Amino acid sequence: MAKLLSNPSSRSSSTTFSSFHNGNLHFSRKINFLPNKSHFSKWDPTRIIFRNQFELKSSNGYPLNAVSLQDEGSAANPLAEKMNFPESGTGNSTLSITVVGASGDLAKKKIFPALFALYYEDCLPENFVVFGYSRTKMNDEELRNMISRTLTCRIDKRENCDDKMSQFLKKCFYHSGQYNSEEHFLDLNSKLKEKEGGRLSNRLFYLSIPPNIFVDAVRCASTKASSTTGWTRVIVEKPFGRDSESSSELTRRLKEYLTEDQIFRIDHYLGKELVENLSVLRFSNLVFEPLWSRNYIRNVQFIFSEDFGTEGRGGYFDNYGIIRDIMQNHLLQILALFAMETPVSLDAEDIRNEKVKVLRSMRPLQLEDVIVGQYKGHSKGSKSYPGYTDDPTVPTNSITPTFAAAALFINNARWDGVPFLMKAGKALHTKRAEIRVQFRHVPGNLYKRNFGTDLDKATNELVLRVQPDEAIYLKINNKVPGLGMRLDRSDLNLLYKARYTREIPDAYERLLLDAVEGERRLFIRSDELDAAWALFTPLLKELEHKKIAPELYPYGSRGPVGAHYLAAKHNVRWGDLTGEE
Ligand SMILES: NC(=O)C1=CN([C@@H]2O[C@H](COP(=O)(O)OP(=O)(O)OC[C@H]3O[C@@H](n4cnc5c(N)ncnc54)[C@H](OP(=O)(O)O)[C@@H]3O)[C@@H](O)[C@H]2O)C=CC1
Ligand SMILES: O=C1O[C@H](COP(=O)(O)O)[C@@H](O)[C@H](O)[C@H]1O
Repeated sequence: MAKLLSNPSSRSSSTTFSSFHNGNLHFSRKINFLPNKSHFSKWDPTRIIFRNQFELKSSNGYPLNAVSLQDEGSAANPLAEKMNFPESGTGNSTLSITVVGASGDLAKKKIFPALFALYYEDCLPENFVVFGYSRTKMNDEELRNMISRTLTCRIDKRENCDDKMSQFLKKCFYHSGQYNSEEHFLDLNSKLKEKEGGRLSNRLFYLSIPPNIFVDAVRCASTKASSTTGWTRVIVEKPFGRDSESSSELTRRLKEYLTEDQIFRIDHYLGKELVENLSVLRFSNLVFEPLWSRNYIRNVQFIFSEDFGTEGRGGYFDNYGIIRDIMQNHLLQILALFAMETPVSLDAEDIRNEKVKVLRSMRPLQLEDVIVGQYKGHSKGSKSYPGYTDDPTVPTNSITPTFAAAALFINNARWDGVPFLMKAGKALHTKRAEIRVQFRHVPGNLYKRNFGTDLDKATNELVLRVQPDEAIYLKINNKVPGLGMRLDRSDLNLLYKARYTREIPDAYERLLLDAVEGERRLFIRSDELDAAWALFTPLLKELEHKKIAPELYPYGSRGPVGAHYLAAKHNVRWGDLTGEE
């Protein structure tokens, strides 16, 4: 019987957060076993699948297994406890992953490639099947053709790439059906059973469909296609509602069919490498942790920009806008991780408890602390770029923001008075996501006169560049070499591509693997979601009620000037616009 596990012997040498995270998982050796190098994945030794030796247990000591959709949860599942089901593995168990909405953009772009990457890295168990489910009529071969167009092998490996792809594709199957048809899910169930070949089955459903059909799909999957022998989990994509009320309603409806433990609300920004590294940086470096408060930090900035518009997704976007699309989830999640108190441990519940405390300590956003913008058409040379409302799926009079900047505050002892600024926009001059921490001035700075009048420019700034070109750099002041005393600004720079040759896994890989392992740390708990909506709902309602017109900015520009005024009001200068980013 094969089980999932970490490599205990490698844990101490790894400095990644995932090593801590896996370090919290308890392992029970089934037999006396001396790890043999050939069992180790080359990708990440902390996330290896050892066959036949170990049983993975969750960080609270319970086996990560055995929740049927009809059951109350693993602890309440007598069958599960009696049988001591293995984690999805080899031997007598099978992992079945069904991508619901398989014909869609996200499935093609992210989910199937991530599943292949996990397979390529030996992170999936020996017995697994992938099913695509959607209304589009396709057969298995057509699905495989569709998937194969987006598969790539890691550029740092490429060993047996073609073989690996064809082996993976052989494990992929398709079933066409309606999302609200119990009968069609029953047919899926029969196909799943056939592929599972009588082995114990663990089933993961990934809902990659528009939110208005989430509940129908969950109802049908739960009543007709959940595992009767192993666990069943459901990954739910955002958006989780449009406001507090619709989000609570969605949670309530999902919980008619699923327990909270079975729901994996995904926020793919939590799976990004640099976001994972945030906690490592802070909690494992003495030079940072003591500085992490209002005593030393002047402001914190969370910046997201894309250099393309809503092309192709205008229909979805117009109903949500940038605040719901990026701020209320991705940026707020990073903020919560950044600002939380030290968790008791790295267990999912300990971390999520701390995150929710931060969210509850924040004051709901006020209209005067927010500015909104929308991109307009723009011509550059012979090239012209469309405005947001030029998109045929967007109403011509839409006032949906494609840009927003906001100042948020955390009313607790650590962060009292520190502005947390967020800025997110589409169709801007660059694509990037970063966290900027601007430190206070050095009191009684001996070198004050060497800095000129702009003292802000002389303060330290720590930047975590989430993408592109992942990096962590710290701006410091140093002396220019020579006989004089001229000061300079330099970067202590950890540029990932210079430091590591290994390709950085996509966020969806990490999150899919976590869902398979039953690790919930990077997924959103329902109380976190409630707290996040409570912060944004009053503002969103006011914007809509007062029909606040967005400030127009040209496609490809740096966004509305209002963002500068907002920052200036809080004595902040955006770190990405100083000319020395
Ligand atoms: N695309 C992205 O980059 C991101 C997407 N998401 C979220 O992931 C989910 C999937 O996104 P994405 O793949 O872009 O979505 P799509 O619009 O591509 O929809 C996925 C599939 O759902 C089916 N579908 C679409 N509209 C309807 C409808 N009105 N009624 C019934 N079925 C429909 C279609 O399959 P068929 O017709 O074959 O049944 C489609 O292929 C959404 O919740 C989205 O918000 C989140 C982050 C990023
Ligand atoms: O969730 C979303 O994220 C993407 C950006 O994700 P990234 O990983 O490419 O940075 C964004 O384009 C989309 O609008 C939003 O729904």
